[in-house]
Amino acid sequence: MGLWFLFLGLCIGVLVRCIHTLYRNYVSARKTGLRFIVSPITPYTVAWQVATALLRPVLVKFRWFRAIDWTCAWQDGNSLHEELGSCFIVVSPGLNVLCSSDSRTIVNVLRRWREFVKPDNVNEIIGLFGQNVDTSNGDDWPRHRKLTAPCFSERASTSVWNEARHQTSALVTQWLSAPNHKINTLFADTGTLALNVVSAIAFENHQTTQPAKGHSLSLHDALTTIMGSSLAPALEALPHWLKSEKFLPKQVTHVIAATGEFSTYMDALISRERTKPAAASDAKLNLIGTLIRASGEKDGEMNARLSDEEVRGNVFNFIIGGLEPTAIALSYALALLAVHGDVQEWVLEEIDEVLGEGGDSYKDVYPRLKRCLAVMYETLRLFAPSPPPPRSFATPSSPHEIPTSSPTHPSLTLPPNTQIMLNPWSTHASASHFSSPSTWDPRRWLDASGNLVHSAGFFAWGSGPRICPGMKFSQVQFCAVLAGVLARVQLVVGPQEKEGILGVLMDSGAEPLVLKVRRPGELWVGVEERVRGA
Ligand code: HEM
Repeated sequence: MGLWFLFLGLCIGVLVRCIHTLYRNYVSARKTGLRFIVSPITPYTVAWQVATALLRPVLVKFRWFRAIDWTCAWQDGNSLHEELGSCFIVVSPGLNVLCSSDSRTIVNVLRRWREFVKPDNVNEIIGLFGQNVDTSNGDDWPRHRKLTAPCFSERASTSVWNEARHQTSALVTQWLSAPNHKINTLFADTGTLALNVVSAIAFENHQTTQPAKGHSLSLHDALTTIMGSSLAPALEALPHWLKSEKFLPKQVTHVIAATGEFSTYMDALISRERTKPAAASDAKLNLIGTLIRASGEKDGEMNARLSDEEVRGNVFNFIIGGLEPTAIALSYALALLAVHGDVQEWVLEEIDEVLGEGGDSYKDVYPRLKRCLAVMYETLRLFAPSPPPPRSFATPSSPHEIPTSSPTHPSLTLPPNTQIMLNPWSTHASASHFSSPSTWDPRRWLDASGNLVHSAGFFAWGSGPRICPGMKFSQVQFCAVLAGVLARVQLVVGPQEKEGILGVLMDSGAEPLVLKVRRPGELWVGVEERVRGA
């Protein structure tokens, strides 16, 4: 009986505390003058994750959930912001979240990287193998950014181009031998292609689909298992003895095994690179070698070394950063081109002209593939794979002032302990930045002279000092693959199948991290060999 009273007392205590902090957060949200909605659960906590896993079908009916949940935020486009304003607040017991689709606010917050930092309660998977450029903040961030910069040189872009062209040629040959010339493996195939490209660059290892000696999983399987599970960071924190327990469910032990396998692959590669002669020329260095070489250099002003763990963390980040978004963007683009035959012809005109002149080098061909790049921009506008960049205050206890584009609220004072969710999915779907925003039309990205136009409302690669360092990488890879595919095959879907394909594309979700279609196997596309000169 006594224990029950104690338990009841505890529950009442927690409830009273929750109501008190909720009220306090509500009062501070009201003072901003912004519209707000109230969430009974604190976002980005374990309670939020558990509730999402168990009660998703019920929770999606509530606006407070839809505002924070990435899948809902993508599905809603600009509609919630149209209703509540380009900035609004989700009030919860643990913290307030400012949701913003305001381009001025987004640019300003992303520029002030010392004040608005990446919170460690979101995207935990990115730091799974060690601190890296994406997860670091404060003085650590410039060190990581500087030491990883040589990985994104023009030499690296040339390697990406060559490897992507090579891999695409093999992929198209495989597609052309598919029964009835129809494939439903777009997402899987572009994923494997991107992994092969990134492994060739990162590890000089073209064979990623077979387990290496002493491994039970291939690098490909280890990575895709880790990337497909939101549990990986929590499982990594388990004590060692528990990880090997037989009673754990099979899916759990598989994720634990994949994490261990990936670490072992990385450690072997790092020690191989560390023992390579220092005289190895820069041209021969792979990504790990480049990182090790850069981090070994002396720097007068700051400690410029990356530890082995940080090298591992950065390599993992480059792989998931490099692999998934680029592959996903390609799959969406190829499916959309199959549906929009007229756009495919428009892009092909360019490819025929550029490749028809005989060259195939990065330097000669890539800069001229403007229409291919326009396809990438337009696909990322509507299907940007990266989730909304989150930010929190470096000094949580003080208020912060930020500008907005609203004539009635040109500047906002955010109360202490506010987290920020910048929502480019909403900006990308806003009629104030893009005419007919729901129409997929790559032509909008080129001006009359065929040059790429820039939009103040486009943030697929982020913005400011922490803008994606792999942007050029992904553009080069995207254009190399697109040109390689369309030069050899025509992507076709019958008139009756178009709605079905668009339905599959619109049934996408960002769980656990990046946006992708939920039913990739239903994406059937015809691949017909092009007859040259036809
Ligand atoms: C279509 C492809 C890609 C998209 C849409 C994309 C998107 C993004 C976005 C939106 C950010 C900013 C996140 C934030 O500010 O919180 C980012 C950062 C980052 N991306 Fe990418 N990315 C792509 C490709 C790549 C590639 C190919 C690599 C590496 C090989 C890469 C590595 C990184 C890294 C290291 C960061 C963190 C930068 C920092 O915090 O300083 N990304 N990316």
